[in-house]
Amino acid sequence: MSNVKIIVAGPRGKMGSEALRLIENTPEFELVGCIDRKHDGEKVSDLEGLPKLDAEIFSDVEKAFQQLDADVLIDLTSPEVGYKHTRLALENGIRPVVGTTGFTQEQLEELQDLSEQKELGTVIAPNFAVGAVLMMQFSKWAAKYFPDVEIIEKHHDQKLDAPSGTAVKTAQLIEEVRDSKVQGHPEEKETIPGARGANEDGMRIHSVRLPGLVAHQEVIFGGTGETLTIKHDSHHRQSFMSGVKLAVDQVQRIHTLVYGLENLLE
Ligand SMILES: NC(=O)c1ccc[n+]([C@@H]2O[C@H](COP(=O)([O-])OP(=O)(O)OC[C@H]3O[C@@H](n4cnc5c(N)ncnc54)[C@H](O)[C@@H]3O)[C@@H](O)[C@H]2O)c1
Ligand SMILES: O=C(O)C1=N[C@H](C(=O)O)CCC1
Repeated sequence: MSNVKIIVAGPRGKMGSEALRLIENTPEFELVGCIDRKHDGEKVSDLEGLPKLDAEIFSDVEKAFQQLDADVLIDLTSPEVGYKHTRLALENGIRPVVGTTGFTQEQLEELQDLSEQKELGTVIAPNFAVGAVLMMQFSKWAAKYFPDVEIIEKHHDQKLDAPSGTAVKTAQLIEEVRDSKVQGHPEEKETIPGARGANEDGMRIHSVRLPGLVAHQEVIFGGTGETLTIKHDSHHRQSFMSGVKLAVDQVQRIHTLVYGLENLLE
C-alpha cells in the first residue's frame, strides 16, 4: 500500500507539532507540506524544535492545496481558520481530519453537505483522546438514569474557545437521551453574572482556564442522596495522537462527514 500523503495546518502549535511527531514515527504516513502563517517557502526541518522533515511550508493555503499531491489535511489551528481550511481542502479533493474546535452548528452542517457533494470523507473530532471519547459515552449512558447534570471543563489558559468542543459534544450526546429540563431552583438568581455557567438545554457548563492545565473534564450527575462523577484528564498532548492516527486511516474509507471519534471506534 502506498503512503498516506499528509498536509498539516498549524505545525508550530502545541497540537500541530505533536502531529508532526506522529507522522515522523508512522512509517506509512508522509508529510508533503504544511500551512503556516509564517515561514513561507522554508522547510519544516529549518524550524527549531520541529522534526527534521523535508516538507515545504506554505502561507498561501490555496497554493498549497493546488501544488501538493496530498490525500489528507490535518487541521489544528483556530476556529475561523480551520473552517476555511476544511472547506478549501474538500474543494481541492483532499480529505480533512480536523481537531480544531469551536465550529458552529451551521458550519458543521455546511461541511457535511460539501463532504457528501464531493463524496469525500471528513472527520471532525472535538477530542481525539480515547479516554475522553469513553467519558462522553459513559456520560450519555448515565444521563438516562441521572438527568440532572453539570459539566466542568478545565483547559490551559491559551485556549481560544469556550466552552470546549468536548463539553459541547458531551451536552449534545446527553440531549439525545434526556428530555429538556431546567435544573436548579426555578427562582435562582445570579448575584454575579455567569455564576451558574453556560446554559445548554438546562445543563450548566463551567469553563476553567488556568496555566498548568492541558485538557480535563468532569461530568457530575446528581440523584436522590447520591452523585456520580465521570472524569477524564489529558496530561499530555500525546494522548490525542492514537485518535488522530485512527482518523487519518478511516477518513480514506468514508464518503461523508463524521463528527466525533466514537463513530470510528469499534
Ligand atoms: N480534537 C482534539 O483532540 C484537540 C486537542 C487539543 C486541541 N484541540 C484544538 O486544536 C486547535 C489547536 O490547538 P493548540 O493547542 O495546538 O493551539 P496552538 O495555539 O498551540 O496552535 C495553533 C496554531 O495554528 C496556527 N495558525 C493560526 N492561524 C493560522 C493560519 N491562518 N494558517 C496556518 N496556521 C495558523 C498558529 O500559528 C498556531 O501555531 C484548537 O482549536 C484546540 O481547541 C483539539
Ligand atoms: O487544548 C485544547 O484546546 C483542547 N481542546 C479540545 C476541546 O475544545 O474540547 C479538547 C482537547 C484539548
